[in-house]
Amino acid sequence: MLLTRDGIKDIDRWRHAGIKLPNYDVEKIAEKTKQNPTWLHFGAGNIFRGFIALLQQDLLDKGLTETGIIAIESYDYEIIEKVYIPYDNLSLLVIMHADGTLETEVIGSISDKILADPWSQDWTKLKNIFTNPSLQIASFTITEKAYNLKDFSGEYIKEVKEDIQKGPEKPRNIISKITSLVYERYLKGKYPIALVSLDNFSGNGERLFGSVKTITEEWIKKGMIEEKFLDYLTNPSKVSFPLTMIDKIVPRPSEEVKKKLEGLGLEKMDIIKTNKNTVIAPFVNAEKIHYLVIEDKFPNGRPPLEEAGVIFTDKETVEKVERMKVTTCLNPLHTTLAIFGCLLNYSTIAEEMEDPCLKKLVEKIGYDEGLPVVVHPGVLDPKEFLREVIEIRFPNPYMPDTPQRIATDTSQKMAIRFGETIKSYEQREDLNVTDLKYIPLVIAGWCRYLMGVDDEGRPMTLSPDPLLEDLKSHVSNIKLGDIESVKDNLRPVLSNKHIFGLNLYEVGLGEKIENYFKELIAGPGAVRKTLRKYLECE
Ligand SMILES: NC(=O)c1ccc[n+]([C@@H]2O[C@H](COP(=O)([O-])OP(=O)(O)OC[C@H]3O[C@@H](n4cnc5c(N)ncnc54)[C@H](O)[C@@H]3O)[C@@H](O)[C@H]2O)c1
Ligand SMILES: O=P(O)(O)OC[C@@H](O)[C@@H](O)[C@H](O)[C@H](O)CO
Repeated sequence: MLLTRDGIKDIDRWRHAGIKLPNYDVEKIAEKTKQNPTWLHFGAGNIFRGFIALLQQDLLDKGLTETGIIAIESYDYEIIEKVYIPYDNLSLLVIMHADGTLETEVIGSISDKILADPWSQDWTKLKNIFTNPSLQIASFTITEKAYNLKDFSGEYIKEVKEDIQKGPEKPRNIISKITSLVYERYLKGKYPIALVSLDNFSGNGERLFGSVKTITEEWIKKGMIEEKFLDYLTNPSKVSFPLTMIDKIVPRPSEEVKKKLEGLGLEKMDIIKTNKNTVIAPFVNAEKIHYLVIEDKFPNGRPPLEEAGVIFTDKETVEKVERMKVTTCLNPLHTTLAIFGCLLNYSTIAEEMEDPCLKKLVEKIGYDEGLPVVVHPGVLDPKEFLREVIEIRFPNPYMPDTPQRIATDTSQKMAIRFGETIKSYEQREDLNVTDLKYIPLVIAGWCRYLMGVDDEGRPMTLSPDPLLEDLKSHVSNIKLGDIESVKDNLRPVLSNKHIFGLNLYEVGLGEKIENYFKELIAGPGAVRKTLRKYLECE
């Protein structure tokens, strides 16, 4: 069986293999989308295919909408070449249940794909869609680092600097591209639109707004665009930047799942790793459980996504629910498992949850240190959410999620995943920041991870991170088994406000982290020994 528009016409074969097909005519929907585009999504990666496209598929299946989503790739063009074009934009969603059963479904709601590349013919096509009054949403899953315009020294990064100099015609950076496209929409008719960040960090919509506004102001200063564009951009009835909380664990595609699909008779299910490190396949493996909470600010309307389970609410509620998930009840635990999983040579998150020390560590971080500073968001219960994460979602033995995936870009996540809780302890009069034990242990674990040597003293490959080389340089003089070599080497890292959102020495945690670190580097096996000591586990 081939995953193509022609291939899925052989309905009986797909049904016989137990694979659900779209309940609508994929080609007709693609045609209607061309006539009347409503939704563009930037970042054509795994979460988009495994979650966002599924929501629109649900509406299409129920006859509640008439158009699909157009996938836009602005960074890793190989994704389009290798997993969109050969499969006519179809993807195969594989839901991994905890009892080992797979639920498979062909996703047909991605109606087209476009490269956001000013040097390709697609750019004109993209501009035409962006200036179409029917367009309601441009959404984004482009990873957290894509929103950064400046480096840690406060300087614009090279490509942004060049975009600022050259103006909106041929931008290279994603934020300059978005700004340029929104400017085209303004010029064409000041039509309204919602720009929806679905990336995983606090205040995502506000950060997107801030970055687009910065590029706008720079171009206005240089007289490259009309000043009045700023009025349009900052008028929420014209351009909105809703806050969102997105939650579904979508691991990288796994070889085991690929084999199972081949066993069902599917052909050409190869997994690829692009030159830009995206690991992607014609299929997406994911968990069943998911949550999406969005601030209901859509000036040009939106599909009835509440019918697909999306919770629409006010800004304050999204802020609370997002803080609950990203700063306390899920992502900090994920990063904890990522760091110690790499050090202890685990290959899946589920296996780690069977390790009594690691399970206890995430319970301590979640229930004991995180929950006390969580504000109940109303729409979801934090304690129940945390229980579901620790007892059901992470231990699912069929989820092929790896510590290495989650360890990617950790430097970009520390401030949100741990810094926010530390700040809350600082601000609360009834809590003492120096009482924190386990969050500092994880930060020390991250420094130990950066040494690139596992707990047995063997070299280990570190996951990509934009600050990796700089971070490694700080620990390069530290030797496993030589506590004296620690000296002041960690100070530039632990005092870096850009990494943690605060200077860890100023809040009284720097020395504690250094002391944990010394225990973690005492020699081979010291990571395990330290966990046993502080968690009283076997
Ligand atoms: N996978 C998950 O479990 C999950 C869950 C919730 C939210 N998210 C959010 O979605 C993001 C993407 O996750 P994914 O699973 O799709 O990852 P992925 O590796 O499959 O895809 C990443 C996408 O981001 C794009 N990208 C990366 N760097 C970019 C840059 N500098 N400029 C523009 N685009 C860039 C890539 O081209 C690709 O389209 C995450 O970083 C997170 O914020 C992921
Ligand atoms: O996607 P990232 O790189 O921001 O973080 C890795 C994981 O923690 C994350 O993808 C989770 O799987 C997700 O946040 C679950 O909703």
